[in-house]
Amino acid sequence: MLPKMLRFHFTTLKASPFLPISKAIRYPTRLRSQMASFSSSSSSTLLFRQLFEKESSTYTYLLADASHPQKPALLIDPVDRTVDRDLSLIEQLGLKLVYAMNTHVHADHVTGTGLIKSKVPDVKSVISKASGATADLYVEPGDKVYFGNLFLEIRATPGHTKGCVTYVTGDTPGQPRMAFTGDTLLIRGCGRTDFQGGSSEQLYESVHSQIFTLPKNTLIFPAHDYKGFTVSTVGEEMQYNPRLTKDVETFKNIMANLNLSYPKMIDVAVPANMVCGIQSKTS
Ligand SMILES: N[C@@H](CCC(=O)N[C@@H](CSS)C(=O)NCC(=O)O)C(=O)O
Ligand SMILES: [Fe+2]
Repeated sequence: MLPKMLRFHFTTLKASPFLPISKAIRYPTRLRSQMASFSSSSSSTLLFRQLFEKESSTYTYLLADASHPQKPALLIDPVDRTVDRDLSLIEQLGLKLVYAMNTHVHADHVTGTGLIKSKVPDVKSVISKASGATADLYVEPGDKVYFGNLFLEIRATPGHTKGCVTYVTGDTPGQPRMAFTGDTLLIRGCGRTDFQGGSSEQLYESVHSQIFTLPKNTLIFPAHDYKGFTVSTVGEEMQYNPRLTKDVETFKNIMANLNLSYPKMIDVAVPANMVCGIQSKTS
């Protein structure tokens, strides 16, 4: 039997009907009308899955509004090698994939967004404007990406790369929020800052101002885990993260002495991910 918290994540979450809109994602006109057809209802049910790609230790997240008639869904940080697995799960669950999103331009694997678009042409790729990468839609801090009646709020969390963002679920009474932190905040760690416009000072500021200010029960879902963890919370990382609990100068010193080797795929992955993955048609 899984612990209560994990059982909870792999079932469904009830969401609030109230969806405050400050600044919606910048949809082209055609997309805006498509989104409008996702009618609002009195409550929404979030379907959530955490998927794993073992060669790069990457987590891909599937989220959908399961109570919406069209069951609109999105993927965060899909990997090219596991696109077929993810698309077949989406089909089995009867979901309509709307967005394939990245938290940043990955250096260790090729994103699945290009392949997904080849296989499901209606899907729109999403990345931050600050990343400088090409995608169908660009997000900026404060934007909200809607899928059905649910949404993800965009927080800018540069430092691992200059365009890193964290996607945060809406505030639902009685439910913890979920933060998809990419490589900015890993469980008991954080992303390296030695390439792609990285800055340890900026990463420290991003985590402290944009993630550690979320409620302490906010669930942390990173893009990678190398130690066998699956989920953490803001409160847990504020207490036990061995890097980010330190003062900024100590943190910068830790980051300057990680001595990690460059990701094996960096020379292939970064150019491919700057155009949101391999765009060629496949069967
Ligand atoms: N060995 C792997 C790359 C491992 C690595 O550098 N991971 C990155 C995230 S992917 S850009 C990282 O930030 N790690 C931080 C850490 O403390 O491990 C490979 O060759 O692909
Ligand atoms: Fe990364």
